[in-house]
Amino acid sequence: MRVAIASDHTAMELRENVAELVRAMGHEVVDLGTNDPSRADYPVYGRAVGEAVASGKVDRGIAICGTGIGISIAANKVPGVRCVVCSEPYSAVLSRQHNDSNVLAFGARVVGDEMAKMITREWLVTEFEGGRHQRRVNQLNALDEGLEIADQVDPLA
Ligand SMILES: O=C(CO)[C@H](O)[C@H](O)[C@H](O)COP(=O)(O)O
Repeated sequence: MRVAIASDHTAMELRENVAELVRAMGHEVVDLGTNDPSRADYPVYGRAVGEAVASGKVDRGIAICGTGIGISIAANKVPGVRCVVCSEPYSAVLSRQHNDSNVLAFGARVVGDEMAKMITREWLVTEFEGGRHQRRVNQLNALDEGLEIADQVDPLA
């Protein structure tokens, strides 16, 4: 896969360590910065990762800021992006299986190097389960397009 990665100034070292892991797993990394250790604005980098994914230029994205929160909010403003902030691998795995998450975010001031790499590893190898989850992802996509969504729960599903 092609994986875009970006961070603000809080996460430059962690970003490189995560990028190294992603490469070691056999993926191509597209580094979108920042390369400036002075203050950077996370919305710029969250949007860059989101647009790279939504345009299809890359398959997945990883976005890191101090908490993971601001950069994930920015990424999620790009239609088609399903960005999740994870501080442990369980949520990362479920976000792939159930939500087909396409951007992973975490906080460099929240998780350590090894936890960040474990989260990333599990997120990259876990497949979307489809089935009933596809209907819900379709609803998320409809929300992106400003469409109405109704409760379509089938008790027999
Ligand atoms: O966590 C963040 C946004 O949710 C950012 O990465 C920053 O860490 C946070 O906004 C603090 O910024 P600062 O300029 O490093 O004080």
